[in-house]
Amino acid sequence: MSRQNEQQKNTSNSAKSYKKQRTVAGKPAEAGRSKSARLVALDILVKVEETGAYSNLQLNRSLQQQELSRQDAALVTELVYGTISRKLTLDYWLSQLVAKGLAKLQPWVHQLLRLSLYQIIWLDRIPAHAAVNEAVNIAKKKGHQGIAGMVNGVLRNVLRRQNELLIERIVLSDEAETLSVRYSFPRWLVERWLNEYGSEKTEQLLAASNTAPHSSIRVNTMKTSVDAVIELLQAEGISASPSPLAAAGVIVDKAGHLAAHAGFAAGKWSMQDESSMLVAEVLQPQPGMSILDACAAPGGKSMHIGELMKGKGRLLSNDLHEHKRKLIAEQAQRLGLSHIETTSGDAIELARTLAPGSFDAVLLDAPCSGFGVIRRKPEIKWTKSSEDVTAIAELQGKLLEAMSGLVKPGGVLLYSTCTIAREENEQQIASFLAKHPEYTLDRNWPPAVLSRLKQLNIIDEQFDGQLQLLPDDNKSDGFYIARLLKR
Ligand SMILES: C[S@@+](CC[C@H](N)C(=O)[O-])C[C@H]1O[C@@H](n2cnc3c(N)ncnc32)[C@H](O)[C@@H]1O
Repeated sequence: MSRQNEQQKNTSNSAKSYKKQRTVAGKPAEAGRSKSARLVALDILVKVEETGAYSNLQLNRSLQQQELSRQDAALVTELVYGTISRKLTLDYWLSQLVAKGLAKLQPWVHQLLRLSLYQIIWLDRIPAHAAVNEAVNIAKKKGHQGIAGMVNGVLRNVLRRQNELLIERIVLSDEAETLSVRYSFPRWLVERWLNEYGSEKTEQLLAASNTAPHSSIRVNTMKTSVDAVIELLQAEGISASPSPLAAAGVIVDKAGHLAAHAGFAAGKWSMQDESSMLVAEVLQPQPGMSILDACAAPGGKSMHIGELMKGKGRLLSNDLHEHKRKLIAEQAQRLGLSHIETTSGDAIELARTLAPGSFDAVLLDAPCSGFGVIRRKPEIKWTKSSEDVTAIAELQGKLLEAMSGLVKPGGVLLYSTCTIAREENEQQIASFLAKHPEYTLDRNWPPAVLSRLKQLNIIDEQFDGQLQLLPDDNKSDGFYIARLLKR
């Protein structure tokens, strides 16, 4: 049994499943080929840490510039997300191994050590000695002999002490501190989840948030069908299967960049997580309806709503930022949805300019803390604070208030977020309902959606019209949806 397997054999939900799911290419990486992948990953990590750039944006930019093979691109992605995600645990161990302390390291040397340690501990398809040799070569190239010697010394020490570097061995002053360092999450967030979800669920949430997300696409049913897209992708050797959660969803594996595929350009599909696809399904748009999507960019849910409206009726897609409005318009054009009208501005201001009761349905896919998508954007852990949650919840409350008047009697106000913070979800809706007796939570979701959710054991008979998907529910994003009906 490998050292990694020994480390993880007692923790079904921890690094072992993380490592397994992060094995992207399915083949052992060849040391020569992956060398440039490590350098690219290192540059991205340094930029993300120094400039606060979003990892997914920086990653996309670098991958486009570097023209890496599909396998190398997958390895870079894995190294960047894994290293950012695990940095607290990595630093906990490195601080015991770097004699002069981490604060004195040059930023790139610190990132190189994190990256290499991450590979040794969590990527067993890369032989540990290859990870050390690569790190020493990079250190020689980017620095000097002294730095290369130090990197070599630290990582050789890691190899000698591998059996001690087990997350189960991390036991600190209290439960929150232990979980924080084991799963590499800020203490305040662990405390919040312990309060909201209890010990067992918190540990599951922490472990799930450290796993790689699976990829899915949403089929544009105006142009093609789920079966046809699955057939098309399978013919190209891509593993594709229907989503168990969303009607238009297809789960893909080892697919490369499907937004660069001709089928994407032709408007046959869009990139979207399955949880997000539920929103439009639950909204139940019909051709000819009048619908407002108040916070619409980059436009995923607007496009899905537009597809379900079959391009007929009025769909007003608004976002705060003008540059984001253009993203929405581009997607509408690609998908052939000419009925989508785009605007930009604060939705609260927009509401003042629109006639009260003028929409059959309003979607408020609100800005949020994003704790449901940490595995896609791991730096969320490090950039958000408890105060941010309070501030964003306040904004959500104001947005809900502004949207409430725009819905016709008998119409629907659908509120959603990609977070699992109760303050932004159940508590937000409870306080809205307390102020708005004209609204009720609507349990009458489309039967097909309810039956899928029941089959996946996500809801039971207690379902009350609001859904909190957790990141460990279906390996999809953590997401909240409430369907509110106006009397
Ligand atoms: C969760 S994202 C929306 C994602 C989008 N619905 C989709 O499916 O692609 C929230 C969006 O709200 C926008 N936003 C933030 N504050 C806003 C405001 N006051 N008015 C309108 N949009 C706002 C942000 O620019 C961001 O694009």
